[in-house]
Amino acid sequence: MASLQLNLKPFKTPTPFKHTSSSTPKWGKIQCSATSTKKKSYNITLLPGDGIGPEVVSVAKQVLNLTASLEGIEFKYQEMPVGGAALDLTGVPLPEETLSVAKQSDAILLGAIGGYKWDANEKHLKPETGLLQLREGLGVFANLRPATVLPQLIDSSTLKREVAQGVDLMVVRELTGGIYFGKPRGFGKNENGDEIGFNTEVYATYEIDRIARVAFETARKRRGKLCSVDKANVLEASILWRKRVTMMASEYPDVELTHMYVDNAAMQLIRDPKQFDTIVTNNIFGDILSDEASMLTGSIGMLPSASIGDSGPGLYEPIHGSAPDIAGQDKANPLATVLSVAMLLKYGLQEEAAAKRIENAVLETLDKGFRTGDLFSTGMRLVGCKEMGEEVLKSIDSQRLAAV
Ligand SMILES: NC(=O)C1=CN([C@@H]2O[C@H](COP(=O)(O)OP(=O)(O)OC[C@H]3O[C@@H](n4cnc5c(N)ncnc54)[C@H](O)[C@@H]3O)[C@@H](O)[C@H]2O)C=CC1
Ligand SMILES: CC(C)CC(=O)C(=O)O
Ligand SMILES: [Mg+2]
Repeated sequence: MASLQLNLKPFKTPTPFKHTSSSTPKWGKIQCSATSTKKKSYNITLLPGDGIGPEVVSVAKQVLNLTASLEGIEFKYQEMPVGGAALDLTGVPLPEETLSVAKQSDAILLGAIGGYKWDANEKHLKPETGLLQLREGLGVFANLRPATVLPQLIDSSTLKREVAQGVDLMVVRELTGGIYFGKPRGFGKNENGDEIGFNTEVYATYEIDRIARVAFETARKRRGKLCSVDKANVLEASILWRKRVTMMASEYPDVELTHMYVDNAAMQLIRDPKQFDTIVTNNIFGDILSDEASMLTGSIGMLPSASIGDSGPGLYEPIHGSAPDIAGQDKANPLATVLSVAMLLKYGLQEEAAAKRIENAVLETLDKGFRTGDLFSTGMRLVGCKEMGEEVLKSIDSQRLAAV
């Protein structure tokens, strides 16, 4: 069986990080060896959200439970409303209690947010605002989005086999700054009385430095290549971005740093994606480029992500949205969320063996030919979201039997 080349090694504490809280930084957490017989227990906040969110999170929870029973660990869950579900229930997309429970947990798993129902009123609170508030509230400024073309799915890639083969890249997206958060923002009128909508792309040096640090550390643990993507030919925020990333390069002589404009990067991802190892970029470019990168792998339903800060729990979520066009139809691919659980275990809880079990089970399920509609091709076995989940569970179970 081919191995899943995610290269998701947990971070070690990079010394220059500023720790703003007394809690242990995620990448500095040292797992005690199991000298006591007491079961390790973790509090997980589940935020299913909207659309296909509850469907994929339900599968992921079953995967967590079975993995826990095999690894001798325990998960305690608290399920909280967020997004449209929270808007309907409480009038706000991120209730205070949801954020407070999330902050106190060991890790957070999010499904997806948003949907047609809440799109109508352009000036009203949106479910997506809740997601931005959640990321900001948790301080998770670094969003890691690995895109790996699995041999099992090579023919599902949008690319020709020879271009897709061996693609294994990591997008390090800045997550709590830039145009999604910049002020001023809003609606108004211009001098001619025309209605305007406006947003601001703004980055401070500390925001660039901390994401650049994560990116250099990530690249160092991978193949040692970092491409910083910006639009420094027209945007001041990008000029500062490029300057600060370049300054940091002297601390990482083992990492080869290059720069690329985002329009070219979008094109190069399709032309020759194997040139990329680690990509670091701002919030909006990372959002867009990672959706593009997902199609190299076959489907957006395959891409997990980890959002981490310098303290507190991480937020783990598939990169896709709530997919209202297929919600409630048992058609969603749950594997991006299942692989997000693997990232949660590996990055958030340092439970490497548990994460490996899940990654192996995903590969085995694909090896057996099971495909949700987004990945289906002739000769494969078409399954829905629930059945895909059941097959992953069977594969996790069969690993146990093989080990006995
Ligand atoms: N992290 C989040 O919660 C995100 C939320 N959104 C929100 O989601 C809603 C829908 O946005 P879209 O632009 O349509 O993006 P989307 O990612 O929800 O869907 C885009 C396309 O991909 C398909 N797709 C997505 N995930 C899939 C999966 N797991 N399995 C199979 N097919 C899948 C959908 O059916 C759709 O055709 C919007 O309200 C948007 O704001 C969008 C992106 C991320
Ligand atoms: C609300 C959006 C910023 C969500 C999104 O598209 C993403 O994070 O990928
Ligand atoms: Mg997106």
